[in-house]
Amino acid sequence: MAQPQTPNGSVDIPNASIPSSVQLRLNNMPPRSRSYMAEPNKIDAKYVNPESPPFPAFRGYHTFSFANDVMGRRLPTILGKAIEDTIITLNQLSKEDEILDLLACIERMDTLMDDLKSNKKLTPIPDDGAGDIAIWNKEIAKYFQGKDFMSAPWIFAEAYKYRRLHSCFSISKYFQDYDVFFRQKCDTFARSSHAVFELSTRFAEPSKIPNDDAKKLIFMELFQVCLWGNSTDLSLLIDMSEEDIKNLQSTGGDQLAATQKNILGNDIEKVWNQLKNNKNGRIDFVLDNAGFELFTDLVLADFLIQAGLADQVKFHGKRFAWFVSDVTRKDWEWLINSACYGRLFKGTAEELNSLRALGQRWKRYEQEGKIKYEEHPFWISGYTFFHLLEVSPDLFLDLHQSKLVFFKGDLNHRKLTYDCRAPPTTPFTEAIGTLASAPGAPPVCSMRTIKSDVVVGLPPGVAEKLDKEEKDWRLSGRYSVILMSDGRPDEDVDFDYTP
Ligand SMILES: O=P(O)(O)OC[C@H]1O[C@](O)(CO)[C@@H](O)[C@@H]1O
Repeated sequence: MAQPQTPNGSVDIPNASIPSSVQLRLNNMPPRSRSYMAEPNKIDAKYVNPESPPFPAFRGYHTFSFANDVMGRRLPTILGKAIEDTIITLNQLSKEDEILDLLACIERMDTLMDDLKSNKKLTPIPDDGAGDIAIWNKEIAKYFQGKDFMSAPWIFAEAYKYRRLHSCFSISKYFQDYDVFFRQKCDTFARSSHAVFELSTRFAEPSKIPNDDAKKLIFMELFQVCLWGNSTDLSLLIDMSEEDIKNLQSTGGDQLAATQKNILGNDIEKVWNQLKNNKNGRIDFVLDNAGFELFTDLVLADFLIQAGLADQVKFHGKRFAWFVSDVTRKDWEWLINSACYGRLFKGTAEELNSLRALGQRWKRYEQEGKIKYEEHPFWISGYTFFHLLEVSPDLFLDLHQSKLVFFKGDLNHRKLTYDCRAPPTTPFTEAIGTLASAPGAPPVCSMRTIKSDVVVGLPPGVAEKLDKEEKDWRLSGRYSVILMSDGRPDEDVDFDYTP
């Protein structure tokens, strides 16, 4: 039946009552998608910059992301512990000018704590004469004016906090190189004796490898030990018992077989082929954590040298305390020297001798130039690796000499992939942008236990399934990826390249 019409043509329904909310019954529709996050649109490469990544950035104010927990809760906790550590040192000082100098550092940390907790705007880093200041302050001026800790992209805001923390000391007189995390790093490594001896007793004697098949098998196991060595991360695992650490660092074959299924994207065969076909070149490690993870990196590097798969291994560390547990030169020297001379671990004579033999060999390798440790300022900048060629062409040119660059850990993975909401099936080579696409880009491999939101390089359906079944799978460190890009190593570096 036709409804009566009003003069303006709308339908007039006499006495119709308007419901307070509209209830839809959609019984026959497809079920609601429970995907972790809606797939965002890709941003045109010409508009990509640190404030605008290829896909939308994670930001501190995003309550759906880990960024919110880190910026709002974890960073103030980490800073609080850093202040406690400095007070322990203060209480052991006797000279008045040193006490006053360190008190001023603590006051600057208190100011940083207030800035962080009250979500202040990001201000320029005070000039302490270090080589990275210009990189930081140019980036802040260009992209982050008016941004605060919560509204800037998480990857930048978090790195900025660690640079500000360093500044609390770098402008002091006596404590310029003070590392507020050094005690924690040493304590955790001191509780890693079980896994350390598991490896040292196997690798102390130069390995006699019967054939290429055996070489491959050893590589496969050692590589996974090195991958999972990344689980011991101080910024996340604050209250671990010795037993927890032992489980995390398990180096046994059964444990490795069980965890293999947790490597969600796995290019390990590709990595092996790259290594075996490129005998005797240089291999690079962009390091992540000090202590046990660094120990596994050194054991792997040692094996590559002994197996004739590399004639030099270059390690890239950080110039100052970074994301709690990252390797600095002091951590590097401390680990090798404590292997040689230290009384850090209790063990049998055989265990202690095996560790000493390893440490002494690593020292010899350093003297012979077979292993090298470097700290480029780019690694402690706020830039992601998408900008490596543009910001630090000298470093790009250096990495171009490498047969394969391993990037260890979660933070390096975030910096490789621009820490943005890329769909989980995005190919790794696409996600890392210019580090794969620029002429001269070296082969690159990311070895990461997954400890934050960004995930790429997964087969279709895997992320969706885990989103449904294990809510915390992106943060737990139970899953990992080994992802490789071939790069364009045979071409000359083009310093004017834009994507
Ligand atoms: O030591 P990794 O593997 O780089 O992990 C660092 C962790 O700390 C974080 O920065 C969180 O504070 C995340 O990036 C990551 O989960």
